[in-house]
Amino acid sequence: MVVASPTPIRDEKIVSDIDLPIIDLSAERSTVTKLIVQACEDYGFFKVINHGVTKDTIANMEDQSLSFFAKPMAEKQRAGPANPFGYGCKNIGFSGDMGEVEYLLLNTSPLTIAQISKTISNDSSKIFSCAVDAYTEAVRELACELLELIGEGLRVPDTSVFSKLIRDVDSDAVLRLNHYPPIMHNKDCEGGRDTSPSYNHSKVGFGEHSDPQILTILRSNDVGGLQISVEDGVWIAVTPDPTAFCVNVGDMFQAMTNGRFVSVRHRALTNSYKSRMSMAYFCAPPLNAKISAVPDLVAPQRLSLYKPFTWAEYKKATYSLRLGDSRLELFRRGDEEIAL
Ligand SMILES: C=C1C[C@]23C[C@@]1(O)CC[C@H]2[C@@]12CC[C@H](O)[C@@](C)(C(=O)O1)[C@H]2[C@@H]3C(=O)O
Ligand SMILES: O=C(O)CCC(=O)C(=O)O
Ligand SMILES: [Fe+2]
Repeated sequence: MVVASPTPIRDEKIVSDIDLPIIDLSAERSTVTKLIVQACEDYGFFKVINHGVTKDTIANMEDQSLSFFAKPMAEKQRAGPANPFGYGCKNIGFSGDMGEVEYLLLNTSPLTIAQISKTISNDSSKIFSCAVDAYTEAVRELACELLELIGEGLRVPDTSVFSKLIRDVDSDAVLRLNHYPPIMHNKDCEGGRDTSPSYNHSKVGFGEHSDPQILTILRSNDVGGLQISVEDGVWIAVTPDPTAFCVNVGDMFQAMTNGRFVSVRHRALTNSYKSRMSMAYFCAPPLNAKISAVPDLVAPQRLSLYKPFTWAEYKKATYSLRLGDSRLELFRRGDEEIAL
């Protein structure tokens, strides 16, 4: 196994706060469709308010997540190791990536949830599985709504071309619960002993990456840490808002929109004093789904930017690479190939 060599990141360019586009789903539909498409093109990230996921559904999921991470390590490890599903602490994926994070990665089929819930809690496994089922169902509905709005905004003939992939019973959606414990950056360690990745008073919880799936629906508590990369070496902090969902374009969406939408690289840093908790729902197609650009988004006399592939092929490539590697590049066509 390759072990990640921690790179100090103290010399990066300014990190400032950004107000991501805020999409109000209660606004007039044609306005919403335009604003979402614009946000996916300009930032690859946006926030959603008036999203229809009830406070109770979110609070129940968050309570269950909090109680799980508050358990003694030996109990949490009963749900591990993450292979890729299950409980993981500091190790991310199979290629030696590390971060100051503990997490629970869940395949969202109710049967799998029921099974893993038993390893999470003997006495209240049903409460845990009900909270996860209710949350994933509500967030999937929100994702479908967003994907349909995007289909309309892009004016593609079949506006359900994206949403039908995640409505499919065999959709490969994943739920990730992340907990970043508070970590004080110890100045005394600057002589070289403390080599773990850090930025000012923070450490890297979840290193730089793009999300492989179609769309990610992320919700966090009120502790910041999420940063997005607008250009190489420039990071912008996203202000946390527990009442909103932060949505981002994944690699699949970049491929299906022929590069019109961007799957932006992002990372999460720890806070020195407070725990960050985030819950990410990754909307993915079924394993055998063929991913290719929607024909209307490819210019006449050109081939699509990426070669067609199945989600299973892409996932396999993802797991064979490091967290920060650019996976979509493996499927990119050469410039000479694109012009017919
Ligand atoms: C190092 C890795 C962890 C990851 C799979 C990978 O090989 C590269 C992508 C990583 C990522 C990032 C977004 C999601 O959190 C995730 C579940 C995913 O689908 O791709 C993780 C993977 C993981 O933690 O298993
Ligand atoms: O915790 C966060 O805010 C980001 C997590 C993330 O990017 C991921 O789980 O893929
Ligand atoms: Fe991510």
